[in-house]
Amino acid sequence: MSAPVPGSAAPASPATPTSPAAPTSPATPISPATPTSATTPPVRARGLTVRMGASTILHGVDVAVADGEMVALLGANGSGKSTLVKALVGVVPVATGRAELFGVDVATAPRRVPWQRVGYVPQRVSAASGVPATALEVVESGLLGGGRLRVGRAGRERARAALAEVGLADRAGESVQIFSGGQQQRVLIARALVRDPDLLLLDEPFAGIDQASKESLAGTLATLHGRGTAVLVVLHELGDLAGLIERAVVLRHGRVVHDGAPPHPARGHDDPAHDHVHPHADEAPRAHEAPELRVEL
Ligand SMILES: Nc1ncnc2c1ncn2[C@@H]1O[C@H](COP(=O)(O)OP(=O)(O)OP(=O)(O)O)[C@@H](O)[C@H]1O
Repeated sequence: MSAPVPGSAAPASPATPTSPAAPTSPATPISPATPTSATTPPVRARGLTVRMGASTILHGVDVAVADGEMVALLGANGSGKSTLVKALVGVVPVATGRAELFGVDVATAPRRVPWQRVGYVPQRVSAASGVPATALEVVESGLLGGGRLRVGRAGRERARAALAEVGLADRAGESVQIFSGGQQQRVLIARALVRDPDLLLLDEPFAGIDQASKESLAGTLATLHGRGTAVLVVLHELGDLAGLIERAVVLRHGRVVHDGAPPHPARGHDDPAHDHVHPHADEAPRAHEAPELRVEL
């Protein structure tokens, strides 16, 4: 598997087909999303099956995210959320079915995928990772790849503007080593935003971050949503995004068990302190409960 990983934490390799869009005004790094054909949604998985060794992790998953939609991907620990996102960006192999971004099969035609339109923030990675770099340098790395080894002045201004989008304009020159987990997450999101993406894939962006960073991120996502960016965000609970999420896809044991209006969480699962790592009974719904109340997040 040699598919490039868009907007990932590690600087994009030279093989990454990143061709950043022409610089916009430094003050407005995120332009309105480029329209996509009505028949080619930014994200579409069709009959997607992923296997790891002897285990089948995803079982024929069908899911799509349309232009400008903000969709939550929910499910208990181990239900396959991260695996689905990784399959969509080509970092885990597809056994059967298709994972498409902007209508291009990621597995069979990774170099035809318009990666410059995609921002990806993986789960729980550090922006520092032991590498000494400033926040600005980490964000600038989101513009590298596709033979581009330096960002130039316009790229630097875009990176500064992306940091401003996540409320870290005044921290651009500081080492990310000293940032809190939430601030590092914001730097990585700025790294995805600097590509001016039409699609953002976020894997648990709120995990382990402070409330101020959560509110900042929610504000950033609201702005992007207002500009027409499609967003697929892995969450454990809707939390600060509850007012923004239009549709939720819920996975259980690698299968889609709900695709529609955001469900109400099972009792206790919307508590930020809830430990999601516990067995989930698969008993039939009780008669007095609406189906959506049975969904474990
Ligand atoms: N590289 C791997 N090799 C083997 N099994 C894996 C691998 N990666 C993930 N899995 C398994 O696949 C299942 C789904 O994992 P995944 O990380 O996609 O779940 P998730 O819903 O994102 O969970 P969480 O909310 O804890 O992040 C789990 O049982 C996990 O142990």
